[in-house]
Amino acid sequence: MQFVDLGGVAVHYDIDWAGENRPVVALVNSLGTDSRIWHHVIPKLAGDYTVLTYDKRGHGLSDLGNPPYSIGDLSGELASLLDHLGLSNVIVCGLSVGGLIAQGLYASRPDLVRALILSNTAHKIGTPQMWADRIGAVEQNGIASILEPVMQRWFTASFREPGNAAYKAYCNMLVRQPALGYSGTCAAISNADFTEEAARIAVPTLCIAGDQDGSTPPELVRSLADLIPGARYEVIEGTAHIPCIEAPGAYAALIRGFLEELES
Ligand SMILES: O=C(O)CCC(=O)CC(=O)O
Repeated sequence: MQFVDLGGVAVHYDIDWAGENRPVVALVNSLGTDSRIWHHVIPKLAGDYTVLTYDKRGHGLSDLGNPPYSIGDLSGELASLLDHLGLSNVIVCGLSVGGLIAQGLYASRPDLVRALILSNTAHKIGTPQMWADRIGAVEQNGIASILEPVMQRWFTASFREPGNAAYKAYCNMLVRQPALGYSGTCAAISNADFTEEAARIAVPTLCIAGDQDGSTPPELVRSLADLIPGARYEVIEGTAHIPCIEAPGAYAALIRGFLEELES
């Protein structure tokens, strides 16, 4: 567990070094989650790949910073973290808003990005009205008030069984995020549109969807892949919005296959 001050914002990160000259994979989180969602993916990559995880501002152990945020704030934070660690040519794997952050990083600092994995994300997610309603609900009644509908989008019905302790724990993860960090990130998503930039992506890109994803459904992820020259599109069956939790083996296997192609 490590910490760095990035422009006055304390950021928590972890890095598992694989050795010199090994590719570096940065895993970038979704809204309302912290870096623990990658817990079962990391050991499946570690050793062969250096793996970086972190809590974006307003989530996990990191500072709140100054919400509301923009995607520029969040991609700038990732750029500062990579600069701090002396990393470039990174394979950036972003989940949902993490995918918007990855697209923002590529648009602003392409020197840092060797390839993109855009998971359960899009060039544009939701509508301004949808995000305004969600921000209003969180401001008035807290994150717990939106727990049920969020969980229905995040996880398949079988994972949401009441006897599944992991499900209960991820409910805890969501409601324990700072409300201002959550709503501040909703504002960043609301204002993000990478439709034009997507056509200019010139690094190898893998787009991943979950067949039961209620937040960024497969057809939306497919439309992102269609915008990006040469992008590969894969669906993980039996998963929803957060396949790194529900199917870490299949998720890591897709990442590995993509990285092996990059290296060949
Ligand atoms: O997960 C994200 O980063 C944003 C997409 C979203 O709205 C997730 C959810 O349904 O709560």
